[in-house]
Order: sequence, then structure tokens, then C-alpha cells
Amino acid sequence: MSAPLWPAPTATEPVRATVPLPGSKSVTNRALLLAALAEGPGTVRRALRSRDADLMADALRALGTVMTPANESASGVDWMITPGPVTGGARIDVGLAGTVMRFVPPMAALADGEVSFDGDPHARKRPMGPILRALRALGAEVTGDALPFTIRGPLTGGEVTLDASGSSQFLSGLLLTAARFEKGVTVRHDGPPIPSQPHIQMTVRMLREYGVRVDDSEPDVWRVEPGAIAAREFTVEPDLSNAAPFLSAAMVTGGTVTIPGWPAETTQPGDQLRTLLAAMGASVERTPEGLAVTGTGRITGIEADLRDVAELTPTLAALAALADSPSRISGVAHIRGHETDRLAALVAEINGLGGDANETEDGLEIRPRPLTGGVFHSYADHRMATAGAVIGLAVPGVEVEDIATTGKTLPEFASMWASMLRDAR
Ligand SMILES: O=C(O)C1=C[C@@H](OP(=O)(O)O)[C@@H](O)[C@H](O)C1
Ligand SMILES: C=C(OP(=O)(O)O)C(=O)O
Repeated sequence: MSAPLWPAPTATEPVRATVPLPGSKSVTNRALLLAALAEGPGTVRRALRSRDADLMADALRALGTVMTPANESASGVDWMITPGPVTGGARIDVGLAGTVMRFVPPMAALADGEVSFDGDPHARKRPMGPILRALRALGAEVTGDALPFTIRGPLTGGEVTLDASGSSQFLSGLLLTAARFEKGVTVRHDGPPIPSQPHIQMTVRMLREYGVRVDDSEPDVWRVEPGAIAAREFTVEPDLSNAAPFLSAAMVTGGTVTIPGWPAETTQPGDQLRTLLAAMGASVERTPEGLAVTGTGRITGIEADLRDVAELTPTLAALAALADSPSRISGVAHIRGHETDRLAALVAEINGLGGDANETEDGLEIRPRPLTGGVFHSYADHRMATAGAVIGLAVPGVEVEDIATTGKTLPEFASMWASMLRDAR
């Protein structure tokens, strides 16, 4: 049975809206895991409530953590988290969440018995080999090289080499639990450059904020000392990657969109939207209300290496498809292993609407061509769905398949999109 179609609203006037965003998926799922591994009870405030975040909370519960929600609202939830001994026997559903499939297995290797993992059909295609081989090399028994797999500890830790060029999450996953390994861990990356570097900085910074000693002074080597993870209160920042489609709406319609609570300084890759959207013709300003992006209605194509900010590719490709000059996006070969093969999906869907895009070895080329309405398939990928919504603002008759897939990180996307457009009137 095919998923329902969502008629993407076309903007009839410039958008003028302030869009508060719930918490970052990447920060939420790191904070929940660190709190579950800490030496005592702690709190994670303004945590995201979404499919990926709920899968993380369920995984931690299954491994023996007591998770109590409080103050639930549109801006998220406060989790009171009481760590317990990590218990075996659990079956973990990772859904399609990279952060759950790569961050939870090292914690599972602390359990007193076997833990099994599985996920959505497409999750079985996402790369897992490097982190599973590393866990094996560090002492755990692991069956399989991809989902489904099982893990049985104990794991003493020590030195390990892995290739994290397929996903920075292999490295982040090992580092997040490593302080709880008897010997800590020294991880050496050996391979082509690691993508999504800001996410590694996010991991290192959050570990330090939780009292863990991390040495990242040598390129491609990370040392985490064994020791306690501090029990603390932590507040999650708004999700700046999910700001991308809303800020894009300002560009497409020649309006202004403001995101309140944009951090002054952050490791989130979405912060780079400030320079990327400016390069595509927006004016970007920090105002007392938040970060304001104003567009002219005309979009300039970009030539950009997006390796560090790979998860922004679908939205920027949607803008490129509406631009009046060609774009070339490079450095993102590894997003073929994201929620779907994003390079193939973007080319198929942009060209399906009459556009002119092709894959390169490590990215996309997109040339201006008038688009027409049609179905924009989402491939169970939240960022494909929101890319379709961005194109639909300018192209009448776009129907996005399975808009509900945005529930992975932003369950209220469709209603937030509608109220952004209503605010314009
Ligand atoms: O650690 C994280 O929270 C993430 C790391 C990145 O993964 P890759 O390194 O696989 O791109 C990013 O794309 C993903 O959305 C979230
Ligand atoms: C790649 C992404 O997600 P995941 O955390 O599942 O890897 C993404 O959100 O763009």
C-alpha cells in the first residue's frame, strides 16, 4: 500500500513568521545516553519528543534506565533519568535512527547478558560494519556486520582503529560510552576524511560537559579516560538542521523567517546555514527575537563542499532546484547510506518534476530548469519530505508522499508549515 500524498502548499505571498523549534535530535540523543550512563540521577530539559528521541528513550529503558517525563509541551519534555545497572536480555528497536543504531550498541556491551538489535527495513541497509568490528576488537561478542545483530559484553576497552569515513556516528558511538569501559578507549581513524565533523565536536564537548576526560589533540585520534560520567542538569538547544526548510521558505518567497533561541555558539552543523543561505542570496541577521533570514525570492546556485554539514544536503538541493544559476554540491558520497540513498533520491525526485540534476561521484549537479507539479517521493526520509515541501512553495501541484515521515525528528512539521504560511497573511 502506498503512503498518502500531502498537497504541498504553494506560497501566494512572502512568508513572515517566527518559528520556534523543538530540541535538536543529535543533542537530545547524546544527552539521554550520557544521563543513563551517569553516576547518579540527572535531568535533560527541553528534550526533543520525536520518533528518533522516543526510540532512544525506549532503548535506554530496555537496558535498565528509569526514564520519567515531566513538563511535556510543544517545546519538548524534561526527562528525569535514573541510571541503573545495564541489563541484558533486551531487544532494541532502532527504527531508522542512526543515533540509536550507532550510539546504543557500545552501552549494550556493558550489559550482563545478550542484547539484540533490529530496525526498519531500510535500517538494515545502513552501514554498521566499522563500529561492530571495533566492539569485537575491544572484547565484545557480536554477531553480524549489519542489522539485525546481537551483542554480548563484557568489554574491557583499550585501543582500536576504525574507518569512520562512512559515518561520524561510528566514532561518536564509541566515544559516548567509553568512559564506562574498564580501560577507556583510544580510537584511531584510518581512512578517507570523516564527514560531519561538527557532530564529533558535539560529542567531545558534551562528554566534557558531563565530566569525562577526552584528548582530541592529535588529528584522527581520540582518547577517552575511564571514569565516572557526572550526574547533571542539561538543557537541549533548538534543532538548527530542522530550521533549514523554514529558513528556506523565506528565500523562496522573498519573506522573512525568524528562529528564536538560535545559540550564540554551538557545535550543531545547522549553524552553518547562516553562511550557506547568505551565499545563496539571503540576508541573515541576529535580532533580539532570534536568527532572521530574509530572501529576495531569487535564489543563487552554490558550489559547496557539504561534507561537514551533510544532513543539510536535501534542503540545499531543493533550493538549488529553484535557483537561477547552476549548483554543484560535493563531499557527500556517504549520504548514500543515510535514511535512503539521498543522492539517487534527490536526482530522481527533482528530475521527476522536470528538473535537471545528476549525481557525481561525491555529490550533485543541479541546473536551473522550470519545474512542474507531481508526486515527490520521500523514501521514508524526513529530509526528503521537507525538501518536497520547500519546492512545493514555488511549484503548484507538488504532492509529497508520506509527510508523516517527518515524525523522525519533527512530528509537528506539517502543522508548523501551515501556520508559518498562515502567519504571512
Ligand atoms: O551524530 C549525529 O547526531 C549525526 C551525525 C551525522 O551522521 P553522518 O556522519 O553519518 O553524516 C548526521 O548526518 C546525522 O544526521 C546526525
Ligand atoms: C542522517 C540523518 O539521520 P540519522 O541520525 O538517522 O543518521 C539525518 O537526520 O539527516
